[in-house]
Amino acid sequence: MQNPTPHLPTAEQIRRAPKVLLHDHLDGGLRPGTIVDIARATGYDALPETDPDKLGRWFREAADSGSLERYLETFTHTCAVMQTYDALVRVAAECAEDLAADGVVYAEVRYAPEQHLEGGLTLEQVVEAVNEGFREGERRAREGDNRIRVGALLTAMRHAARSQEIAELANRYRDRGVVGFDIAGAEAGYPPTRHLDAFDYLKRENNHFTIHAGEAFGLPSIWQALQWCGADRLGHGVRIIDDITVDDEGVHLGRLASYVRDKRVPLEMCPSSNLQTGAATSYRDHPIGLLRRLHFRVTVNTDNRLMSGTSMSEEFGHLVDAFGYTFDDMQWFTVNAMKSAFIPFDERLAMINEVIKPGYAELKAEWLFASGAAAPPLASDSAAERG
Ligand SMILES: O=c1[nH]cnc2c1ncn2[C@@H]1O[C@H](CO)[C@@H](O)[C@H]1O
Ligand SMILES: [Zn+2]
Repeated sequence: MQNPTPHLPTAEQIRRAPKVLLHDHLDGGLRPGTIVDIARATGYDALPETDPDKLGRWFREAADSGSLERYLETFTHTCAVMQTYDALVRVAAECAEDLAADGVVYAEVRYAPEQHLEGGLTLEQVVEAVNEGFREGERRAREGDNRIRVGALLTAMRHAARSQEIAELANRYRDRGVVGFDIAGAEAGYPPTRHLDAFDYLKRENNHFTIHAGEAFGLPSIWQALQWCGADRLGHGVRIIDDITVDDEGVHLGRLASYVRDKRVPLEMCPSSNLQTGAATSYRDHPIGLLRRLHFRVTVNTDNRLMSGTSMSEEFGHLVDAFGYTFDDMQWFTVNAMKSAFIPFDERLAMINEVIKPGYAELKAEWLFASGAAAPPLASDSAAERG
């Protein structure tokens, strides 16, 4: 008997599938109810809404502006409630818990320590609070029968001038909860080469970093991030599509796109976020479809769960709808992400072989045990004809 065409994963199966997340902002993923609670407790009175449901909607709508600069304005409110040790522990713990409940087994979550100093914390206290929160969230997840490991990425803001200091901080907390470094914030006008000293320093320390590039600005930003700064991964990188032409003669990759594919540079793609900032026009037209077909090292990510009202399962759901992705596609994206993580090779390999592959194997076999009406529809001809 032939193998039946693999059926499309259901929303519930997508949630249960093991997922790996490389690009998620801590200050872009708070629970609306937590923002309201902390604002009340700390006397922050500038929230646009105080009802959690309305506040969640406000974030999604305000971030849906078509411009990265306006999208980033919404972070004023989340950062405002992340200025005390306890608030950071709580937000980080809930982040790990929420990701685990969504079936994420490994996550690298980033934040900019320099944005959490207004209440008098030191950079070190900020890192320690977030680490404590992640460990607490991992523990709560285990109690709830979920498994997750979370590593932190320290972000420096590209318009500011603290990248060297933050790079040193990332290096100091290496092997103690922090797995790498990043730069974020408005891209146009703030090229990654402004922070060359920080990147050179991290390379000399044999440390890892990713750079937000090719989101609101195009190929020059990606080129600088890779060839001047030496980024291990690209945050977004969607604009690499500008170096690819598809016509009657086939697909042609320019030098930069070829380099990205040949060198297996991981692309941290965030479809919903791109629709909100105007970096892409629809899920169907999102470059991830073509880049996956061309076998770039593509990964799927959330960016900001609060601002996009999304989760890893939601992102995969959109891609299944738009491109008909199967469990095999989901596994491919997930293995890509795990291969590209900043933790040691042996740990990545164990995650792939002992957690990710067995998880997908089990999901792929579920149709075998589904009874009668519950059986997944075969995509083409009837089962009888397959004999
Ligand atoms: O998609 C993005 N592009 C660039 N910067 C971003 C994006 N999402 C969030 N941040 C910025 O990163 C900071 C640290 O987490 C956030 O405060 C926000 O300003
Ligand atoms: Zn981002």
